[in-house]
Amino acid sequence: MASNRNGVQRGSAKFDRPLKPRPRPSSPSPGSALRRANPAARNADAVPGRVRVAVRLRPRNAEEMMADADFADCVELQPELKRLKLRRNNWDSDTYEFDEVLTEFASQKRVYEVVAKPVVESVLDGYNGTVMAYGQTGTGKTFTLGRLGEVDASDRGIMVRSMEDIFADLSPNTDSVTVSYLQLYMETLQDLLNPANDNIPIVEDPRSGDVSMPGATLVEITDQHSFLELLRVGEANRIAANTKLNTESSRSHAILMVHIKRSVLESEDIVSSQNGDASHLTKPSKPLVRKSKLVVVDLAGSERVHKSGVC
Ligand SMILES: Nc1ncnc2c1ncn2[C@@H]1O[C@H](COP(=O)(O)OP(=O)(O)OP(=O)(O)O)[C@@H](O)[C@H]1O
Repeated sequence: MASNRNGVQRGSAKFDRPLKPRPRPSSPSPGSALRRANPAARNADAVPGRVRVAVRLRPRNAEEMMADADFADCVELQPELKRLKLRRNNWDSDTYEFDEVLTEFASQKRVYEVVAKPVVESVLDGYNGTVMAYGQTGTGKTFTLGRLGEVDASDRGIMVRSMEDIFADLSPNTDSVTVSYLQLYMETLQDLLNPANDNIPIVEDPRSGDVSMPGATLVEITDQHSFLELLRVGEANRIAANTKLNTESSRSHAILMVHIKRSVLESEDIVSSQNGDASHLTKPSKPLVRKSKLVVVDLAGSERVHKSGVC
C-alpha cells in the first residue's frame, strides 16, 4: 500500500511539502539482505517522505485455516523495526523495510490512521494526495480501501473513513466535494457511475501538466449517505462491467477521485502613500477558491498485470 501527498501536481513546486525525514535504517544482520520497499525514499535526502509505503498482512482465511497453512513459514513481520522478512528457506531470508508494517491484528481504523489520514489531512490543506493498494488477488486491497462497513461499522475502509474526515472538516456553505469513480481496464477508462461511458480520454495539459478526463461523471456529494450510495452504484457497475467483459475485478484498476474546493480567505497587507508618508492600511480579506484532490486507487491484482495488459 502506498500513499503520496503530492503526486498529482507534477512540476508544481508549491505543492511540495515533504514529511519529516525518518532515521536511516540500521545495518542488516549478517546473512540477510535489507531492501527498501520504497524506492523513492532511497534518495531520502532529496525528497524525504513524498511517497510512503506500508505493508499489511491479512489474517488467514477459512481455506488457509483448514489447510493449516502457516504464514510464519515464509513471512515474518517486525512491526517495531518496520521490517518484513521473507524466508527463502531455513537459513536464508530477504528483509524489506517499510514506512509502516501492519500485522494481521491491525484494525481498519489503525490502517486508516497510519496510511491514509495524513494524506487526507494534506488534501484538506490544499495539497493533492494519492493512496494506492497493490498486491496479489485476495490479499485484501478492496477490503482495506473499499469496505462500506454496513454490517459492522469497524470494517469501514479507507474510502469511507476518508470521506468522513473530509465532511467533518469542510464547511457546507462555502466548500464543495465532487466525486468521480472510474475503472481502467486494458488501457480503456470506464465510468463506474455511468457504464455507457466506456471510452473516456485521458488528457494532459501540456502547460500545467494537469491531467483531466473529459466526459467522466462528476457527482457533487453533500453528505456521507450519498457518498455510500455512490460507492454502492460504482461497485455494482464494476461487477456488471466485468461480467459483460468476462473479466474479474482483480484485472482492472478502480480509481476514486475526490475533488475538493474550499473557500479560503487570504489577508493582504496594503501600504498606502499619502503626502509622501507610507502607512499600513487595515488588511481586508479576499476570498479565494482552493482546489485539491484525493485519489484512491484499488490496483489490479499484481499477478494479473502482465497477463491482462493492464499497466
Ligand atoms: N484484514 C482482513 N481481515 C479480514 N478479512 C480480510 C482482510 N483482508 C482481506 N480479507 C478477506 O480476504 C478476501 C480477499 O480480500 P479482497 O477481496 O479485499 O482482496 P483483493 O486484494 O482486493 O483481491 P482482488 O485483487 O481479487 O480484487 C475477502 O473475503 C476479504 O473479506
